[in-house]
Amino acid sequence: MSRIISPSVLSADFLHLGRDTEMLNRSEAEWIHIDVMDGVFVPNLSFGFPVLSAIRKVTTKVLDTHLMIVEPERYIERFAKAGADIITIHIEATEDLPAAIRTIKTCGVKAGVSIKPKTPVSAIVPYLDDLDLVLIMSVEPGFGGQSFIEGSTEKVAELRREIDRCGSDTVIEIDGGITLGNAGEQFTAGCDVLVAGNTIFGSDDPTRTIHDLLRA
Ligand SMILES: O=C(CO)[C@@H](O)[C@H](O)COP(=O)(O)O
Ligand SMILES: [Fe+2]
Repeated sequence: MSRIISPSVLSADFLHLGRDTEMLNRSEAEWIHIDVMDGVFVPNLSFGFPVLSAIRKVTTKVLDTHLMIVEPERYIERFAKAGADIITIHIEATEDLPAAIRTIKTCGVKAGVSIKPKTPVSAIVPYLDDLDLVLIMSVEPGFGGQSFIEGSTEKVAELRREIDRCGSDTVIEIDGGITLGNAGEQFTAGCDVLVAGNTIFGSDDPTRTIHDLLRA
């Protein structure tokens, strides 16, 4: 198990994205979380390939790309070409999950699958052997700055037990409403990667907040 922080640039200052990325480059964050929304899978729009490739040009951090879009298989290759290191799609957004996972891997990118708060951990278990990462959503996807949904930590613990039982090295990531107050219990439950947007970019000292989240 590892401890990684993946700051979500959805909460960054888009007018100063270069400055915010430089701050992340100097921080202890190993990953950068890129939230892509299509206005169909979620009731919001964010950004796509141009923003991802612009960030790629100025960072060597792992670009952790979270696709909240329907029919993600249509765009996987373009996100890989734009510089994603990990592509995570939603189990609820595709009709052929095994084919989508194969497409991600064929592009030479690590494959992740996310489950929404109401989707049980059992839905993802049959695919664990093929997955580099499972992302547990701890808010309804679509917006930053929401409150953590109680019960999400138990989903992390359940997934940790399943991963240990089948001996896979799939990484567990949690996303949504992560604060300095609940970060520690995610690591204790077996989570490897914490996504945080508002907690980092809304703080007076984002670099310090990343440091503190890692040690929560
Ligand atoms: O995927 C999403 C939202 O759909 C997240 O990645 C958010 O961007 C996390 O933001 P905070 O809840 O940490 O502010
Ligand atoms: Fe996300």
